[in-house]
Amino acid sequence: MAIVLRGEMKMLNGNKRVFTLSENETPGLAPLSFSCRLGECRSELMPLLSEVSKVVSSGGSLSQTLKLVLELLQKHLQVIRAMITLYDASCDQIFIHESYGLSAEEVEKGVYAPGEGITGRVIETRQPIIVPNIADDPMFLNRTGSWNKARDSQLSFICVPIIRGVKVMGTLGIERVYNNEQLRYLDLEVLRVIAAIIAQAVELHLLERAHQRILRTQPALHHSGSNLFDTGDIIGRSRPMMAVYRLLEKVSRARTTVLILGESGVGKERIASAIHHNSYCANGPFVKFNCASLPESVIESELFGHEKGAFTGAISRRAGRFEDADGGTIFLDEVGELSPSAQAKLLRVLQERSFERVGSNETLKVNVRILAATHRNLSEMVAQGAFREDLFYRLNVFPIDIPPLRERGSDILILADYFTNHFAGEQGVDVPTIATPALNLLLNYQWPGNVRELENVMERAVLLADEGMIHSYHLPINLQPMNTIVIQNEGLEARLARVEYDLIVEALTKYQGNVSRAADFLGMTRRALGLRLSRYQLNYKDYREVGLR
Ligand SMILES: Nc1ncnc2c1ncn2[C@@H]1O[C@H](COP(=O)(O)OP(=O)(O)OP(=O)(O)O)[C@@H](O)[C@H]1O
Repeated sequence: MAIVLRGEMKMLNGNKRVFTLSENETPGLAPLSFSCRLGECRSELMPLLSEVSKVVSSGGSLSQTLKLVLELLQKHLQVIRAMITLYDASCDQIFIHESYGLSAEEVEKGVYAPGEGITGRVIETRQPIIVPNIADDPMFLNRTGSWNKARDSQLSFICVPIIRGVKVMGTLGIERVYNNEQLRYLDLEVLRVIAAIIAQAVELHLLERAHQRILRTQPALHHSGSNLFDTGDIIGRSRPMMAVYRLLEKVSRARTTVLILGESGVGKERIASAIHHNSYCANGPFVKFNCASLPESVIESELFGHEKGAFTGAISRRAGRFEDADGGTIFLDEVGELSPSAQAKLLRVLQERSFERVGSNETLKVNVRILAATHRNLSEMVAQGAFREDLFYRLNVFPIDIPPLRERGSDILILADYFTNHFAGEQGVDVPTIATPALNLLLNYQWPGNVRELENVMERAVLLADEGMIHSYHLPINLQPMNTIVIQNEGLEARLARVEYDLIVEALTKYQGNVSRAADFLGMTRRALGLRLSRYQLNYKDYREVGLR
């Protein structure tokens, strides 16, 4: 049965307006159509929402923008206190970024971990929370110390997440006294709309801040943060890579065989080289051998050497890679490609550290550490009979999975900067800056070719960069969102159109869908830009609501 609630809404002119609402119109905490059903009240909220979106789209620093938004909340919703927190993934903490009604010391104290207190819970669950009376709520921590029992005993707290896609970036929260429950729900929805409006500005700010931080900390990136393992030239400090470094630290100084797993281009060879350089045999040789690079007939003689006359063309005795690696490390890349007979010989080396050269009965012993890598699923190959089970167990003593680039988050930016620096140095040009929309494309791409693909993309982008800037149109077409691929033919016209398209997308993104400002920026009339938008099937609204893609 629908329960009809009655409520009141304080109007801007100070009057109260009564409305009714059935309870089944406030399902859970996510009724985005709520205000639309509150016919009359909606019109009273429009000035607030339009002022907020004006403030957000007029540019300015994030702090200025958010401060104005909070002042608007005070003016229209009569909040006692309001705050916008941002989640900092690098230290897994939530900080108050801007506030209304809090002193500087109170703001300083407002630091939460995800899951902690109401704000932390909103970040963790990505769901809004209404606390009707904070005085009674055990979740309320009063971390800022701003709440005063005598003065604030009637205060409610409403906190909503600031979300972009699947990413939760912070929260927007208000404290005020409510005379009825419906107003609280209405304010919750207003806050959700405002959080959606400010989300894009917050995302841009976080992206730029992350990028600045990366640039500042670049020299420190070469270390894992541990004294025991020097990551050398492995770039990246994302959480999954830090977990890899911890494993490497454990295994590097042992003699254990390590099996390095991961998709093509994730950096398995770099990892192998870092293991060697951190091992006790770092002064010995590091011999790389790609098991997929040679025909099966010569693999055995390459690995184990051969005697003179062992086969046609064996004009002299030759040491194999295992002998070359004596006293050091041998890295067997693509080990899943070895033939059955090479697998049998390798098994023996692993068991006894001994083998014979092709065409010889003399048994040779070597002191070699074995590292192997593959992008194949070896246990599946064992199940299909394509790889020896006993060899698999010998190799799989200490497997390390290298995560694909798409799971390494901020490493994409770190590596992009690293390669930009590297190739600018190689090409003898000034290091170009990567424009924010281009950074966004890099972050949103899936990177099937992993770090190798990113390396190639950045080499090309450094070559193409204009006036010290890498723009999104300097990145390959496959990095652009699907709907941008409108050009079939790559003639001059098509290429010019692609550049034009990218410039328009960039301007719309920069000015959050404001066509007049984007047109100004591009030096064209609003009408001319409107025609281009229809030609490329672009909708400026997408850049208002969604912003960067
Ligand atoms: N963390 C990293 N920092 C800097 N460069 C990297 C990193 N990881 C990979 N690279 C670069 O990316 C390219 C591919 O790396 P690498 O050859 O080590 O990958 P892989 O996993 O062994 O690939 P495959 O399976 O195809 O052999 C190389 O040019 C390497 O220098």
